Amino acid sequence: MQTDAQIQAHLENLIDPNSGQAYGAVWQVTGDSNRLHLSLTLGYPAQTEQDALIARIKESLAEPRDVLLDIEHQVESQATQGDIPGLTGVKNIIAVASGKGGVGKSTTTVNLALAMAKEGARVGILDADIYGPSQGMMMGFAEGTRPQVRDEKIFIPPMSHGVQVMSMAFLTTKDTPVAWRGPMVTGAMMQILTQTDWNDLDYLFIDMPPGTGDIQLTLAQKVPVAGSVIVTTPQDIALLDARRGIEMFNKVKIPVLGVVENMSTHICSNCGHQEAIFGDEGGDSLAAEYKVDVLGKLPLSLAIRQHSDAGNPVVVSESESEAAGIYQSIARKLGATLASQQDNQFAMPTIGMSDD
Ligand SMILES: Nc1ncnc2c1ncn2[C@@H]1O[C@H](COP(=O)(O)OP(=O)(O)OP(=O)(O)O)[C@@H](O)[C@H]1O
Repeated sequence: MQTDAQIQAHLENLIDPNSGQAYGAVWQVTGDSNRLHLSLTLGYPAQTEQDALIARIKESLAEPRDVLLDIEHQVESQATQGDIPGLTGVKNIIAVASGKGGVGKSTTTVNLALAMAKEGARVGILDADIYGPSQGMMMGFAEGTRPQVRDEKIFIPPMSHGVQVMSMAFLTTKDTPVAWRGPMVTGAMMQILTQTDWNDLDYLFIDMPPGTGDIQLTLAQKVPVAGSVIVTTPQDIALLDARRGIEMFNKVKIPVLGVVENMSTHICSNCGHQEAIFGDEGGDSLAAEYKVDVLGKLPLSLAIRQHSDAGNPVVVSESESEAAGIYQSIARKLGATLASQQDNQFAMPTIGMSDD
């Protein structure tokens, strides 16, 4: 029978599918002849991977053993651009951006945040999409929801599905004129960000305003961001804008943790046939060009749209669905990529010339 030390060595060499690297010395092995008790401490949360990992371990052992597995995580705070001081109560801020409006950035932010919470992390969302704040609706808050206020200046973020949320929509009404000019937007956002009592978050997702203009650039310079995610659809026009997004983050030295390709394929609701209407290479070639990963690809799916519009995103309402599984996988990869940022590599194009 394999000794605990042999099993330990074997497990250290297993490849973590989320980082693509060997797990290394993160295992503790105890057990008797019938049952192995393993515990694994990762730098990112991965609760939903437990069953798959147990099956993989059992299959890879020399002799059949029963396996008990505890997956723990310890999320560390990563460096931010230009050493901007971090935010109290928040370990890591992740900016979710798109070069262009309407590609599904808000839908992706909500589902990713919920997926990260399901993996076991403490998560918040800040809706900075000032021109169309939609997080309140997507997270199922009743219209007219307002945060509680402490000491006349600190917001207590309302919670939904276990996630702390702040949105401009909580502070304005449908009738509030939104004639925001750049400095007002960034001023208001910085105020909401810093005057909210975020409670012990591993990750705060910021749903950035779409585009790569002055507002986005100022936010990217002022907010202490640990990493960013670019959401794009596979059409050339969206990819062109996504490139600008990556270049904006490069300019301010925020690592791009990966690209999410949304509305990648269309699945026929009658026959289930899957078709890449806009081609299936777009996100991959963008990622290759800038040496970033495609974290995952979401199909154009009625369920994704209907559930977010109804305030019950697919990750929580259909948690066993294929779409929810893709979001979970993206969340784990994102966490793993962020945790490995110590040896920071900025996303630089390997070919081509920038047009500005
Ligand atoms: N994978 C998907 N399948 C089907 N519908 C989707 C998908 N992703 C997003 N949608 C729908 O597309 C619309 C636009 O999505 P969303 O509001 O998330 O985009 P956005 O990029 O945040 O837009 P904006 O930047 O203009 O606020 C919504 O109605 C949303 O439900």
